[in-house]
Amino acid sequence: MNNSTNPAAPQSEGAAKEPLQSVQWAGDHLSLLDQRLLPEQIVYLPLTTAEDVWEAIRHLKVRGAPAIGIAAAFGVYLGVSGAEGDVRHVLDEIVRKADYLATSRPTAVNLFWALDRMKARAEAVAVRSGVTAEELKAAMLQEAMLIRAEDEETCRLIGEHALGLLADEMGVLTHCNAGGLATAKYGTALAPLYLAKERGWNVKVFADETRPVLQGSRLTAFELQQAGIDVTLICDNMAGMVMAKGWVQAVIVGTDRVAANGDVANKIGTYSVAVLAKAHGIPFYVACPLSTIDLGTPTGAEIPIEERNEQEITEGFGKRTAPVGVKVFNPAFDVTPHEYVTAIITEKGVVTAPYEENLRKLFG
Ligand SMILES: CSC[C@H]1O[C@H](OP(=O)(O)O)[C@H](O)[C@@H]1O
Repeated sequence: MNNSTNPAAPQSEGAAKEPLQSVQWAGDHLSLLDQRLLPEQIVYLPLTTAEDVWEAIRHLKVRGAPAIGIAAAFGVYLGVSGAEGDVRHVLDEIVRKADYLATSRPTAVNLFWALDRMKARAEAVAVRSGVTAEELKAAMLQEAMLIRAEDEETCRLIGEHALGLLADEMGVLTHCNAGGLATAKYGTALAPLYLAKERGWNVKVFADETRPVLQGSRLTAFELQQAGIDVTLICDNMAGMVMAKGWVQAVIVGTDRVAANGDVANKIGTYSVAVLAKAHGIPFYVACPLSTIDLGTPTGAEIPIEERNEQEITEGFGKRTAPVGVKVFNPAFDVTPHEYVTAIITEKGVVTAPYEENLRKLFG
């Protein structure tokens, strides 16, 4: 096979560009990169209300568990920044807006983790003697900015721990997008790939396009190409072949929720990749912050799986791609049983089975 068709051959070096930021506070509004338009258009939307944020999360203008949590946190502040009344009224409004934002999508636990953290901070501030309504609002903005800043550092730490599992010249397959666009920066699954690039390693990435919303082709391939990282785009149904060819030595993906027993909810198609990896003796790694680990959910069976509208499947490429009226099943996520997970990589280190016991240790 000549190099022109062998993805394992080095890709021409591109000059790395500054990574795009998915969610940024812009002084008086939230500046949100509209990920639906990537890779063709880079458009930042100014969000000024909680309703703007709810709509952006629901329609995947912002997506990716940590990025959803960060956007929702700012959405709580936006929802009360103009509120009138005393501390009690503002506190009630904070709870109301957080509970409203919690209805935007059901699977990524970071959404609920971030909203619960905002409510807890609000309650802690509200009981301070003499605190004013404006000080309570200011505390909300401060907490949202803290959540964002912490996520950036968390992702970098995940990258450091994950790098220990990879090696120069390794082939790595990933599914969906768990990169900088899904977080404050760096990403979770893609974080070690950025650090590997900084170290001068040549890790060859195979990115599943990830139907039906194509986060892999539109976002992961875009992000990695912008960073000058060797990436080959494949259709989801090609993952088995590239593994059989020996081009993949590790799989690394993100996640939207890890249950207490280590079962992992992630983008639809992840379970299939995990089964293929096991069949080929390839390690299957899941990268996530502690905020994605949900000890309150015992197993993957209890994780709510979002089902999205049929148009994501029946329409695409600018035309209808299925007969009118055909039945459609469009789950946005699936659950990979913990038996298929080689390790879960967090900011506190790499966790292996028995997950029930070892995940709890992360939380002290
Ligand atoms: C770092 S979390 C990324 C995670 O979120 C994605 O789902 P969606 O694009 O629908 O928000 C996908 O499951 C990724 O693995």
